[in-house]
Amino acid sequence: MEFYLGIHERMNKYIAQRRMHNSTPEDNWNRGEAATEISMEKGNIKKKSIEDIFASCDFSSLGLHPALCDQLRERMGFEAPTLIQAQAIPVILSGRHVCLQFFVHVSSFMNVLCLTCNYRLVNAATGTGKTVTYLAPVIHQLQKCDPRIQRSDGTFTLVLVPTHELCMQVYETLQKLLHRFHWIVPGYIMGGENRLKEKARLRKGISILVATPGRLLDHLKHTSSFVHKNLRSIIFDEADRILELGFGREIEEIIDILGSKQNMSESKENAVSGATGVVRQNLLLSATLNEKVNHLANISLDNPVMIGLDDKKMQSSNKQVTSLDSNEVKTSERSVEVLIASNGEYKLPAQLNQRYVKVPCGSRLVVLLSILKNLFTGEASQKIVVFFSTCDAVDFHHALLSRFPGLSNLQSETGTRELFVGCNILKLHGNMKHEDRVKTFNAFKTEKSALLLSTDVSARGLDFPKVRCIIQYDSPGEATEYVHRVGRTARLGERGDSLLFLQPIEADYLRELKKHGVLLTEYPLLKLLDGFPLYGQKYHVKKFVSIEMHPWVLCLQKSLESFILTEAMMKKLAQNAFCSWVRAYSAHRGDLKSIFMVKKLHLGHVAKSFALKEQPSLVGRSVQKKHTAKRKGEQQRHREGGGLKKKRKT
Ligand SMILES: Nc1ncnc2c1ncn2[C@@H]1O[C@H](COP(=O)(O)OP(=O)(O)OP(=O)(O)O)[C@@H](O)[C@H]1O
Repeated sequence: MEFYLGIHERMNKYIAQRRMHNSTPEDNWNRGEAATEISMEKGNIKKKSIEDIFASCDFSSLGLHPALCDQLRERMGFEAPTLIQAQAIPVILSGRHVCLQFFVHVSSFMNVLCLTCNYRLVNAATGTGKTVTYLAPVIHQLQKCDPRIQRSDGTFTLVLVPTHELCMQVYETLQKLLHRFHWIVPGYIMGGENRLKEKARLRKGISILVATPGRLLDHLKHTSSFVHKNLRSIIFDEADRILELGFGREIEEIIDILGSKQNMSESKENAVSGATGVVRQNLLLSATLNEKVNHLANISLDNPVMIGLDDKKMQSSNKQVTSLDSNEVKTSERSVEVLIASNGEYKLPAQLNQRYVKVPCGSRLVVLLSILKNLFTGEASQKIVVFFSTCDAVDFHHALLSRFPGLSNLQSETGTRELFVGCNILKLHGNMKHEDRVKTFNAFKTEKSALLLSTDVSARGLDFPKVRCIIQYDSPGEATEYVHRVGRTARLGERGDSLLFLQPIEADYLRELKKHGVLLTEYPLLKLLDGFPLYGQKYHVKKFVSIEMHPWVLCLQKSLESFILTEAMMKKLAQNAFCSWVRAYSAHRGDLKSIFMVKKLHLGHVAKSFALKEQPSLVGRSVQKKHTAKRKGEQQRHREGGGLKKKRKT
């Protein structure tokens, strides 16, 4: 069956067909949206044709150096560029400043087509190869320099990313792309790494440097041997996320030190031979447009080509912001117009099967565990990501899933002390030690089967291969965040499922998603619960039984609560998680406040969802105090260490 062929096989087949029909490189601009829908044997899943992902030309027809094209094809297995690559690479090669907004809705996209810049533009969905889109042209330009660039020339290109994980990921792609260009040296610097080792690497020279903003600024200020006088381009990847995480001040200082778009003289004067006369080219990639991103674009880009948005609107909203370093992410009316005017729709992979499950608050934990058990029983080897709203929630659920043996009756049936959800369980969040984050990141990349529990630190840009299912246990907030999270599966034509947990009181969130063309079908929860054996038998529950009163739910809940009581450490984790969950719930912004209303929550039921029996107010008060003290202590330590303050931990 075609669906089960690997993406590269399907792509090669498609390209061969296109070649037989003698298609020209220009065809990819003109191809209609005629997606072939392939009916699936199982579940009638409709799959978007690879025509909507890949262009029908070669990388070489985009103007890239033959050795780079060979590298893309032979070492990386990329037979053809994706649509976004085919459309953006020639623009970037032209040397213009570029602002690339992804997930734009169709009507913005149509606006862009009307612009006078003569570029046909594309709406880039998640997982469509944006990293190669900006790295390949950069490498092409650097390999052209004659004489060759040398390490002593320092850094030519800077890629700024929001998180450690994205830093490592971009660096890995860079390493692969540079395989045939040994004289162009890739490198990375990021928070948590050894500063002295980084200094040594910078002293030797790094041609293309991937960095997180805080650590980059640190080296710009304190590493005198860091040569950046030849800098040609700055790339802001996931710019909106960088600013959301509170790096606005660092970005402004970085631009001040390195010179913005207007300040080209230094680059020109000091350019190495062969690079003379080359002006700065900055690129900005962002999923959303709020005032801060507009401002960043304004100070870092010069007459940019806008890919995926209407630049007139963007310029008009530029005027409203004076600083990137404000805690509040304001979205001006004009920016909103850019993003969601005309009931704009987000572009999601067509082969992504999106569902929601409506669960009463007190039964959430039981339902999560039941769904995970069902998924891993059905297919032992698979990768699943579950998103939570806070680091504490990740810690609690990770500890619980790593220890909870399940119902004692079930154990005696098998005679073994297995875990309730038997799989490799990993966790990732911003409060973990850097080394542990790196370990998890690499493990989840390479494992064939694993369950990753994570905050939104994994939501953006991370490319974990073969993730089968995304579960949003805590709701994402903005619809864009929903799109980012589900974007970790169904990448580049692969199959994928997503499941969104909602409480009945939050059902209006579906309407919010619908506004953006995101439609979900309901998950058959009762059917799943009825399927669980209890005391060795299958329950046939009458239809009118509610989720809360379902015998399986009652039994598993009781078992979970007893388990938490027996382990003091688990109880503490549950209490911390409860408190931070309520805080996160009350932090929803704007329109979402009317959907996720803290005052509508029954805190006793929230406590149940952390397997707690105690009165939530008592739990909340005692733990909240400790939390405040802990947070103050952390902030103090950051200040003393000269580290970054006010950064959001995700
Ligand atoms: N032309 C291509 N052919 C085949 N695979 C490709 C091609 N370009 C990129 N890829 C692969 O596609 C995957 C997704 O790429 P990448 O992570 O850059 O996507 P993205 O659009 O930045 O994702 P996100 O929207 O999540 O940030 C990666 O595994 C990458 O190696």
